[in-house]
Amino acid sequence: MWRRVALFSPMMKKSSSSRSLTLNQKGFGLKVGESFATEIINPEEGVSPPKEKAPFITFVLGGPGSGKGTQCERIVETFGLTHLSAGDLLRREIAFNTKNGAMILNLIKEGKIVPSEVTVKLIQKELESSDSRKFLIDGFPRTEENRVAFERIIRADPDVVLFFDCPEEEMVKRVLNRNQGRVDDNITTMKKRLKIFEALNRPVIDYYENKGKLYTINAVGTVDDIFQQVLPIFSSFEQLKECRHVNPKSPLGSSLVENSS
Ligand SMILES: Nc1ncnc2c1ncn2[C@@H]1O[C@H](COP(=O)(O)OP(=O)(O)OP(=O)(O)O)[C@@H](O)[C@H]1O
Ligand SMILES: Nc1ccn([C@H]2C[C@H](O)[C@@H](COP(=O)(O)O)O2)c(=O)n1
Ligand SMILES: [Mg+2]
Repeated sequence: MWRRVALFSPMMKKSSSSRSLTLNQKGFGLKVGESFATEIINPEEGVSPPKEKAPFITFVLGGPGSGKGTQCERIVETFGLTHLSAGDLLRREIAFNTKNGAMILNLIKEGKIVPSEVTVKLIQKELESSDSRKFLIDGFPRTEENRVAFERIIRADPDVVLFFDCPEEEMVKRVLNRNQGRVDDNITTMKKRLKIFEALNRPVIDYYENKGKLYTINAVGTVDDIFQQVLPIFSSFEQLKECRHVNPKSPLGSSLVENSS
């Protein structure tokens, strides 16, 4: 685990990456001169500080009911990423009746997309208040506008983009059987959500495919079958091997190093 240490001097050379500056210092609530590092560093001794690592970010995409939330739970259990569901953050605004709550409710009932500024600010708050260094951002970006707003406000790019590819009739079946009391789990809203997914989310999927960041997963089958496709994607990233939440039942089991610090 990364330890927070105070640097001896705030004169320490800043990383040239705006991504790591934004997220490590402002984003993670660090004061000037504070950073993530593995040891105490005295720049006056001429030792160059270790390069700051930006947090590991995964975007989780897929149509309504494709199983994003379900697979995120499995990923969290196995790899210890912090799960941020854009839909859950928006529903929390409705539940707490915040100034945007009524507007969000109306859009969600219609299967429409909430203005990016609102959603990205909610995600930003979560990123900034978390001590985690690895995030699963579920149901985001839903549109090109979402994607561009994230880049502008958070100044970060995802390391991995998962796309759960599921046929429409399967998604409809799952949503209508979900039984969680969601206002958008009805056939009328579902039809609108599917149209919006095709029109607005596809371009985002294509964008990450062209960037070589997209991992497409066949989202038909049992939850376990689908997770078997997800496992090797995350297993290949060094940053995720230091896992704090090892699930003893996980297929990776003890091959993940439990973090004791
Ligand atoms: N592989 C699967 N087979 C059958 N049912 C599944 C599978 N994965 C998830 N489900 C069920 O389908 C429903 C939708 O799954 P989930 O909530 O994970 O989808 P989602 O992609 O997060 O949807 P949304 O975008 O609407 O939030 C849930 O009731 C879930 O239990
Ligand atoms: N980036 C996002 C994510 C979600 N919403 C709205 C519109 C969705 O239909 C609804 C539910 O999201 P889900 O739980 O299915 O991920 O929330 C949005 O406007 N922008
Ligand atoms: Mg979901």
